[in-house]
Amino acid sequence: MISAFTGQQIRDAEQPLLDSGEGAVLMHRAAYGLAQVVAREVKSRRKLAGASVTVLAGKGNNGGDGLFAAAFLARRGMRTMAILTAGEAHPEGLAAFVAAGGRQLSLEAANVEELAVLCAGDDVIIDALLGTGARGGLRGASAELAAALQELHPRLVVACDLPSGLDANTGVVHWPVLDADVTVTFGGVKAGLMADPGEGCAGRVELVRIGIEDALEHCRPEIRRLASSDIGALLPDPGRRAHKYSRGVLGVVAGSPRFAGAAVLGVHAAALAGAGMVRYVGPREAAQLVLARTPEALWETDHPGRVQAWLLGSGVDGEEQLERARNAGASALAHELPVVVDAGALSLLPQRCPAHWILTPHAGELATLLTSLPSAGEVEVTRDDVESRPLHYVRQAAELTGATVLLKGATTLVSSPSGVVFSQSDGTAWMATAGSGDVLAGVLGALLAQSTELVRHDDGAYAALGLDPADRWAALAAVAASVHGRAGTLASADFEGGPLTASAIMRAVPRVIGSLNAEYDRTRP
Ligand SMILES: NC(=O)C1=CN([C@@H]2O[C@H](COP(=O)(O)OP(=O)(O)OC[C@H]3O[C@@H](n4cnc5c(N)ncnc54)[C@H](O)[C@@H]3O)[C@@H](O)[C@H]2O)[C@@H](O)CC1
Ligand SMILES: Nc1ncnc2c1ncn2[C@@H]1O[C@H](COP(=O)(O)OP(=O)(O)O)[C@@H](O)[C@H]1O
Ligand SMILES: [K+]
Repeated sequence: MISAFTGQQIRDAEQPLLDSGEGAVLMHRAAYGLAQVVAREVKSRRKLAGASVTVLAGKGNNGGDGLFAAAFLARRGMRTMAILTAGEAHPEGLAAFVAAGGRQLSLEAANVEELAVLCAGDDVIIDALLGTGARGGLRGASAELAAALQELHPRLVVACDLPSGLDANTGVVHWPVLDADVTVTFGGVKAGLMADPGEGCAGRVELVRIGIEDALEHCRPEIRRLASSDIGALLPDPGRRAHKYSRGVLGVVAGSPRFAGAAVLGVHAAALAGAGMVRYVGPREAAQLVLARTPEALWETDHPGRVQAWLLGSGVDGEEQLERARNAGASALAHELPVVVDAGALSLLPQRCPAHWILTPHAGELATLLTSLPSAGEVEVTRDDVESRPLHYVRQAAELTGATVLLKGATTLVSSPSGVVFSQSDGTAWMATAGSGDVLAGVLGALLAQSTELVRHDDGAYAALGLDPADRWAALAAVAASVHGRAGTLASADFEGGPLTASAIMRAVPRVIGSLNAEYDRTRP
C-alpha cells in the first residue's frame, strides 16, 4: 500500500531531525535524489553532458532543493541556469549552484516572456518555486512564467516535491500550474499527489527517501492507495469446496426499457468478476437482452430469491423499476446486506446508510446528491465544485450519508464514513465512455457478494491493513476501482493503446483478476 500524508505530517516527521541540526542533511538527500531522477530522465532521451537544465527557484527550501540539485547536475556536465523568482533565494543552495558554475537570472515583470522562451527549449525544467510551505498559489510574475511555459509545451518538466501551486494536503490546484512529467517527492508522498486535480498535474510520482520514513509509519495516512500485492490479498478466493451459493449471489436491479444496456453490462460484468450467480430483477424487455448476453443469469420479477449483496440503480428509470430498487434496498437494510447504489438509486437513500452501502456517483451525481441532502445545509453544489475539490466532497458525502462513497473519475476516490480515503488511478482516459460505470458497478457488486463474510469477520488481509471493520468496505470498493481501471488499461493495450468500449473493459476483467491472483500466489509471504 502506498500511503500519502499532509504537509503538516511531513513537517512533524522532519522536526526532530531539524531540531538536532540535520536540516542540511535532509535537504542534501532530497536534492541528490531529485538530481538522480532528472539525470535518468534526460539520459533516456539524450547524452547528459551538454544537456540544458533550468531550475525555477522560489525563495524557500523548495527552491533550495532545486538549486542544490542543479549544482549536482552542473558537476555532471549539464548546462545549468537558475531563474530566481522572488528577488532572494535559499542562500546555501544559491552558493552551491554558483560554485558549480551555474548561471542565474532574476525574474521580473518585464522579462517574463523573454525568460519563458529562453528556457522552454531546454532539455529539462525543474519546478522548485513552491513546496509544502506554500500558502495559496503562484502570484505575480511567477504565475505569469508558469502560464507562459505551459503554453510553450516544454520538453520535460520535473517538479520538486510537488508541482508549484498544488495544495499538498488536498490536491486542490491554484491555477496556473506548470504540468510536470515527473514529480520527485521527498520523505513521503503528499496527499495532494493522489487526488485530482493535483494528481493530473503531477505526472509520474517518484518518492525519494530522506530519513523520515520510519517516523511517518506511525502516522494515519491521509490517503491510501492499494498496490497489486494488496489487491491480490483482498480478492476473494473461492476455495476448493466452493459451490455457486457459497461463492455469493448478487441481485441486480438495473436497466429499464429505456436504458436496457446498463442491465446487460452490469449483470455480465458481475458474472465475469466471479459472482457465483446473478439474479436479475427487472422488466421483460431488459431481461431478454440480459439473458441473451448472460444466459447464466436468472430473471426474477418481483420476489427474488436469496442474495448476499445487491446492485441497485444503473440505468434505472421509470416508477416500476424504481419501486423494485426501493424494495430491494429495504430488504437489504432489513437483512444487513451490502449494496452498490449507482445512478438512479442515488435518489433512494434512507435517512442514514450503513457503511456497507457503497454509493458510486460520478462528479455530477455527487453534486446532485449533496445538493439534495438536508444535512448539507441547503447549499447548491455543482459538478465544477466537486471536480475542483473531490477529496473534500467525497469525505463530506460519506460523513453525511453514513455510506461508503466511491467517486468516479480519472483518479477514483473512496471514502468511508469515518473519513478513511483510498485513491486508485489504474485506468486510462479511454475509459471515459458510455457504460464504463455500469461495468464498475457490476464488478463491485460481484466482489461484495463474494466477500461479505470476509470483510465483516476477516482477521487476515483486511485486518492487516489496520482498518476498523467499517472502513474495510472502502478497501473493497478500492479493489473494484483498481480491477476496473486495470481492465481498461489492459484492454486498451490489446488495441495498441487505442479506444475502448465498455464491453472491451468488461471482457478484460477475468484476465486482470487472474493475473493479480497469480502474482499474489507467486509472491505471498
Ligand atoms: N524542512 C526540511 O528540512 C526539508 C524541506 N524540504 C523542502 O522544503 C520545502 C518546504 O520548504 P519551505 O517551508 O521553505 O516552503 P516553500 O519552499 O514551499 O516556500 C515557502 C516560502 O515561499 C513563500 N510563499 C508561500 N506561499 C507563497 C506564494 N503563494 N507565493 C509566493 N511565495 C510564497 C513563503 O513566505 C516562504 O518564504 C518542501 O516542499 C521540500 O521541497 C526538503 O529539502 C526536505 C527537507
Ligand atoms: N479520464 C479518465 N481516466 C480514467 N478513467 C476514467 C476517466 N474518466 C472516467 N473514468 C472512469 O470511467 C468510468 C465512467 O463511469 P460513468 O461516468 O458512471 O459512466 P457511465 O455512466 O456511462 O457508465 C468510471 O469508472 C471512471 O472512474
Ligand atoms: K515545486
